[in-house]
Amino acid sequence: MTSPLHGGLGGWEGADQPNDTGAAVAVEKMRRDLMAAKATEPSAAAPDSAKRASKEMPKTAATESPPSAPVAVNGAACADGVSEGCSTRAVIGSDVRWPAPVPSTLSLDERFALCRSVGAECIQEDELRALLEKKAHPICYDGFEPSGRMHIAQGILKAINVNKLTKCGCVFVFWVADWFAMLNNKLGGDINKIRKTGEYFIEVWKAAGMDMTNVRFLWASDEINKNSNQYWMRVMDIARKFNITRIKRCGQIMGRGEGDDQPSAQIMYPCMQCSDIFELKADICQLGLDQRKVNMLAREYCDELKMKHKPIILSHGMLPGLLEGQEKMSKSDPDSAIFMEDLSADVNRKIKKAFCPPQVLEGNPCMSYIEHMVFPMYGEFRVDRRDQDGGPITYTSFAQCSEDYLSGRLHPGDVKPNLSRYINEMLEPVRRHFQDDPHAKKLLATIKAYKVTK
Ligand SMILES: N[C@@H](Cc1ccc(O)cc1)C(=O)O
Repeated sequence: MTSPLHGGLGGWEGADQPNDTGAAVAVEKMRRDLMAAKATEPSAAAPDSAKRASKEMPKTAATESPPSAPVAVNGAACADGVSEGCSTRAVIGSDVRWPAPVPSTLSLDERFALCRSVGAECIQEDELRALLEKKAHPICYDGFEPSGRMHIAQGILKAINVNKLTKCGCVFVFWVADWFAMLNNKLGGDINKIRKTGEYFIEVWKAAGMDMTNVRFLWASDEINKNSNQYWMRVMDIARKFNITRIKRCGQIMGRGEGDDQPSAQIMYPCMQCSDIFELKADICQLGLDQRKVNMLAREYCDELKMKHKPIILSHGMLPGLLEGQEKMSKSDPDSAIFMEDLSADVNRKIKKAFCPPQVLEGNPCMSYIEHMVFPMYGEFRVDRRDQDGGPITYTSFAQCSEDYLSGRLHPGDVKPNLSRYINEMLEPVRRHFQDDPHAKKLLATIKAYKVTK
């Protein structure tokens, strides 16, 4: 168990080690499949909110009548609404809205190693192995507040991780956290703008090269409204079981500091996010390290209730922002992040300006992107450079590449244009989608006009 939240490059201990383990073979095969995979239309039905959002929007989501989706049967037998095994909700993996999940072709060891490689931290590894042994289709989830544009940590890095997990047979739920964005006052708390942005997020993910077979998109407001009794029972129960200090300690999950002056939403939000985990029956919380406090809360809650199976926490590291000292990408500073539909001129300019101290890996965003995006996707980093600068070279492992960087044989001037080339290649399908598809194009124009609030 491990890494500090911002452990620099060394903190990502679950990251791919392409050359040594059985997992390397699986990672490599996954990478090739990923490259070959054409982003197909998702099998999921269009989310109710998305459909509604294109029509006229009701004043508040809470006043909408629950949609009559063919989901779970209500389990009236559960008096407190919170006991383990009491299910009033859809079992996402076998929800009738989607075709059955596709099983993995990998062995248990390969599945474990590939899943594990997603996390900079895993709580706990033995539970992960036992889960994979028991379940062909564990449910993983990550939640996103739709606000602003999507950066490459939410787009590319997420796609890499999702492809690994679905390759292991997992079902991955993208939780479009519209109500959470509203609670967190994003986009001025305007639910209509938030939903539009949610539609744009889904549009980006669909174009980002993800294998959609075991992927599901769910809107928080829709699912909560469908199972509102059980959901709010759980929220209240969580609120009863933890004191204010403990809940406030989760402030980071909203991107807020503990000392910040906060509306009371800072108490509601973590209780709700914790409830989501149970609502979704998530076996694996696959969110960023910045979300670990609430995931830990969910495990503590399981202890309180003496639940046998706790959600496993598989946290990915945070992709740093482009400028010095930025531990993660921020949307309010457009120069700290590369956005999914940035033009190549934007990418080149941002990378050119990026922090990239020679011979230093710690806190170096360029080297971090090479490690966490280029190697997992391409299995190599090809440096095209003039003969007088050392001539072209192709690294086939990050270890090799970082060694040369530390020694000064690989210079920031070599790293930057080549990194830009890779990122541009990764973004090209998304860029094209937003240029060529009229619906996507309009959506992007709409959300670009919104004023992003922090
Ligand atoms: N807190 C997450 C969003 C989120 C909301 C609800 C969840 O269940 C999960 C994640 C963020 O800040 O991005």
